[in-house]
Amino acid sequence: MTPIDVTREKQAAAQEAATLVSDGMTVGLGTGSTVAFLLPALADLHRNIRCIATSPQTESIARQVGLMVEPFRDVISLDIAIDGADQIAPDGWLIKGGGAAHTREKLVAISAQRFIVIADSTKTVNNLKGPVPVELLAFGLGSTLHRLGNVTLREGVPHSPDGGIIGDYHGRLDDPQSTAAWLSGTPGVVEHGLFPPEMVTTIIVGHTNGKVEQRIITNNGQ
Ligand SMILES: O=C[C@H](O)[C@H](O)[C@H](O)COP(=O)(O)O
Repeated sequence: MTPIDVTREKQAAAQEAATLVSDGMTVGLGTGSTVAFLLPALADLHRNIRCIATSPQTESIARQVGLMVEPFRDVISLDIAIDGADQIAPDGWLIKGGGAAHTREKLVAISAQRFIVIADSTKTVNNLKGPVPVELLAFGLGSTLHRLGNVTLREGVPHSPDGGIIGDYHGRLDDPQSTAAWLSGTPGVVEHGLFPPEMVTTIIVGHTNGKVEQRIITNNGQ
């Protein structure tokens, strides 16, 4: 069996996603190693797009390759957002936030007409497995951690660019909907890394032979 070439798979998915963008669009840029392949592909294909970046890392690379990045402040709606994922379940639930960017990523995804997920084949799983990344408010941190129970704080990337404390929730995940609702309803949780299928338009998975597999998850009301 051919060994998996994760780099080639990421590249293939990113390249395909870049072709879904048209000149004139406002494009949300996710974060991570898969998105790192998307940025030059977008810059090669499109001269006239406006971009919103979900992290300082993405913003810096995007500018280096010549993309026009603007702040996400007065923009109300994006035409498309493209981002990676840590795990992709068969029903379209995602875990994101391995790189601590999930709060901004979720805001960008929910604001986009179409949210495209790009990934290598190792990201597809039969069942989501924890932990779920969480961003927590520093104020009251001890109390929030006590109520959540099973959270470890990150050492590598302890803060989001917005000052939130990054951790990982190790609790139950057999019903992502109820875990997501519980985390969202817990005061002190700024955002968690569970993304529901309703948020996802299309998943593009790259394969080692350079081909991609596209799965439509929802038409986002279009
Ligand atoms: O916080 C990071 C993001 O959610 C990434 O999109 C996710 O971790 C996937 O990253 P990568 O493309 O590097 O696997």
